[in-house]
Amino acid sequence: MSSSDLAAILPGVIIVSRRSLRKNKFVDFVGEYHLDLIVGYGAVPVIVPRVAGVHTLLHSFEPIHGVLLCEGEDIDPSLYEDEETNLSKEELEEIRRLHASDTAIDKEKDTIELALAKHCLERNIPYLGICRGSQVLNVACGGTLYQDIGKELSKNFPQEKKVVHMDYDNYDGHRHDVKIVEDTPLHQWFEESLQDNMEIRVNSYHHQGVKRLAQWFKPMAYAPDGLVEGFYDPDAYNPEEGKFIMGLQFHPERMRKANSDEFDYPGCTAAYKEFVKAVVAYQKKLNIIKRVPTSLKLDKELEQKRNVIVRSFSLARNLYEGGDNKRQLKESDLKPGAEFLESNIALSVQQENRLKQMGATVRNASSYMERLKMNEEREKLARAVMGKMTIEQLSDLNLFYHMMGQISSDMLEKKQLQNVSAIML
Ligand SMILES: N[C@@H](CCC(=O)NCCCC(=O)O)C(=O)O
Repeated sequence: MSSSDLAAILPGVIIVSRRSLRKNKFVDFVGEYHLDLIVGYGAVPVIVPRVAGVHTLLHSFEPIHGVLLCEGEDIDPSLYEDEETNLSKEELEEIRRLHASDTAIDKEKDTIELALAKHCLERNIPYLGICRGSQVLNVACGGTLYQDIGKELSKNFPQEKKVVHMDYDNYDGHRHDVKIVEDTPLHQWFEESLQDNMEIRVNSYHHQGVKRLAQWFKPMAYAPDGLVEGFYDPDAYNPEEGKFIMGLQFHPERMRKANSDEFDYPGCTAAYKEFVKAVVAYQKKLNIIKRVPTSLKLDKELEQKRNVIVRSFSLARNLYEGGDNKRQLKESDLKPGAEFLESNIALSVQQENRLKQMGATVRNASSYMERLKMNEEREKLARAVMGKMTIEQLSDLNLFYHMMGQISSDMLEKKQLQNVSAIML
């Protein structure tokens, strides 16, 4: 097999770059350890540059088989805080002085990464968030962050109880304890290194962290000050089946012995290994689903029907765009398209708008417009009601729909796979 064949079959993992200043100009970068591990376990890292406007082009990176988000600046607090911060002006200034490179917010990166995280959650695409990537995941699901751990979480702790989460004087050498939660993937990965106290020592390069963990996540590890150091979605965890949604506040890819590439623990690479396993399985599922239409053989009668509907849509689109005016159109030419539309109920507002743009509503426009209006009114009503709900109520609702989305996409997948098996038999 040639290397170009291999490239065509390997799954793609999206990673967003970070902007940095080098010799008076901006450059984009991604830490090499992440890239090495992704390639090493059998996927291809696809770097999305954080240049202005890229968030509008994310569909061009499809098919996306996995998303790995890693380090970066602080997330814009307006994306998770709906109240004014309790921090004083002086405290905020001190935070900016202490953590200058983190506090320079990058709104473009925020937009790109939140869009990618939500995309993964909606489509069950494997997601691994390291450090900032875990913070992005929590915010995407309605969780919140400490704007500064030192000023908010550990402010009132006695000195000996404070955990150092950022040590600029011993940047890569610094470690602190974390307690691993039983029966979680982290427990499984680090099992052979764990003593009775269930602790390992992890690195730490952050001054923010999870404040309120989004409801559908389960914590996997805690620092001694109570900070959540790892979490995952237990309903979306099964690497063999392409399911993996996880955030780690520490950097297992970087936990290596001084001046060596040797990892601190054998479990350090497991997050990447299992993530890529899920990515590979996800790609397989996607390919099976994509193959269904091509393996479906339409009989002659169905094929004729399909052609009539396609022609009807094409005539309607032409009419709408003002082209092909010379020809006299008959209503019967447009009827099959309109009937097809009517029989396909429950279109979303966006889908309906799109079809409207295509001129597919030429016939029976009034009933169609009524439906469109009703959907718009429903959306308006839902927005008004939800606007009055508390954060907790919205989180509950979000959790409920996430669960329903998960169940329906599992069922859909099962049925599609059953269809494939039926066709192949
Ligand atoms: N700004 C956030 C996230 C910090 C982060 O991603 N750190 C990773 C390592 C950065 C590096 O070594 O360059 C926070 O401070 O919490």
